[in-house]
Amino acid sequence: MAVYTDVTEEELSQYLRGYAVGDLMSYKGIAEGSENSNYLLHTTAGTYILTLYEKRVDGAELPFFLGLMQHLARKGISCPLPVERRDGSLIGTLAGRPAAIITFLEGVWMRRPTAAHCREVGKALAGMHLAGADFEMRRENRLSVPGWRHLWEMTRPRADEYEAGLAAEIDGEFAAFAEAWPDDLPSGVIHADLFPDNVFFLGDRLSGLIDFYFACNDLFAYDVATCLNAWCFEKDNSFNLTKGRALLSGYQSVRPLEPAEREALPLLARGSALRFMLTRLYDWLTIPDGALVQKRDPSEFIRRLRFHRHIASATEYGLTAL
Ligand SMILES: Nc1ncnc2c1ncn2[C@@H]1O[C@H](COP(=O)(O)OP(=O)(O)OP(=O)(O)O)[C@@H](O)[C@H]1O
Ligand SMILES: N[C@@H](CCO)C(=O)O
Repeated sequence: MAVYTDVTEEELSQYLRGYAVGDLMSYKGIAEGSENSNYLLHTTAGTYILTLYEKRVDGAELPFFLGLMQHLARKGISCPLPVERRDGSLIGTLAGRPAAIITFLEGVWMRRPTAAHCREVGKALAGMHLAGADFEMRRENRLSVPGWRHLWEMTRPRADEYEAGLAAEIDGEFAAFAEAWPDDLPSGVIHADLFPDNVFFLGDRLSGLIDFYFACNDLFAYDVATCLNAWCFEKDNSFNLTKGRALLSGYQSVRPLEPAEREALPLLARGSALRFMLTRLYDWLTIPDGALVQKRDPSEFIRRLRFHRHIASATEYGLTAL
């Protein structure tokens, strides 16, 4: 459930006067998502998404996220276009929260993605990497190695409550990353959270990417690694080589990976698995049962981490020579 802040019709109608989006016809809260409050709006001008940013999003970072969506949409990437207010700004205040309106994208996310969907995601990810090249703002990835360490300091004392031996195992991961994590691979703006629930399809055709609230500047190949983790494992946590091959060949049909990126992929995939394991574990240990925030299962990513530890070459993910 993701409507943390209630908005009255009167407040909303008043707020919409700041935009050229016509008059309010109806609105309703959207249950999906976990970070912010989202509403579907119907106005006399069309359909929109209204987002009220909750406390897990730093208001100072909104110009980066909304500016990026505007930049990408203008470059032809299928993603929501933030609607400008009458004064030209993208961010307002509603019910005491920073708020924005973005265009509505048609489509549904795939609960059971196929290899064809994976190929489309690979292509779209590479397209986004290229389109972000001339975006002028920067945002550091706060969920890279130092951010993981910080999360780990907070979760380590209770990690063995989740699974016996986990604290020692993850200590070992950090020891491995300290030496080996690359910082000299091609980089730019990455999505950093391109999971199936953030990609819409109409049939097999990708209709849009959403949720840019983890976007940042980091290694392109790290974003590819995150997509392998998010799209190419089955419910039983086995890796699907056909999906991996499809995702990687889709990506490379738009932006070929350099030799050093290919070589780093197993380590990057292991790091990405650790990142999602840590945020999930943190939520698991800190969010009380029955709270509105949805808790996701950390164990899926502990298993992915173990899988990647034994990968010697990216060919095992289905990467082929061009
Ligand atoms: N532009 C859009 N067009 C259509 N639907 C959208 C759009 N943006 C968001 N939604 C809907 O709102 C839901 C939540 O959006 P989003 O994923 O951005 O929220 P969130 O709170 O940041 O969640 P999380 O980060 O946990 O995924 C989506 O699953 C989708 O149903
Ligand atoms: N995609 C993340 C949630 C944050 O958007 C996860 O699956 O853990």
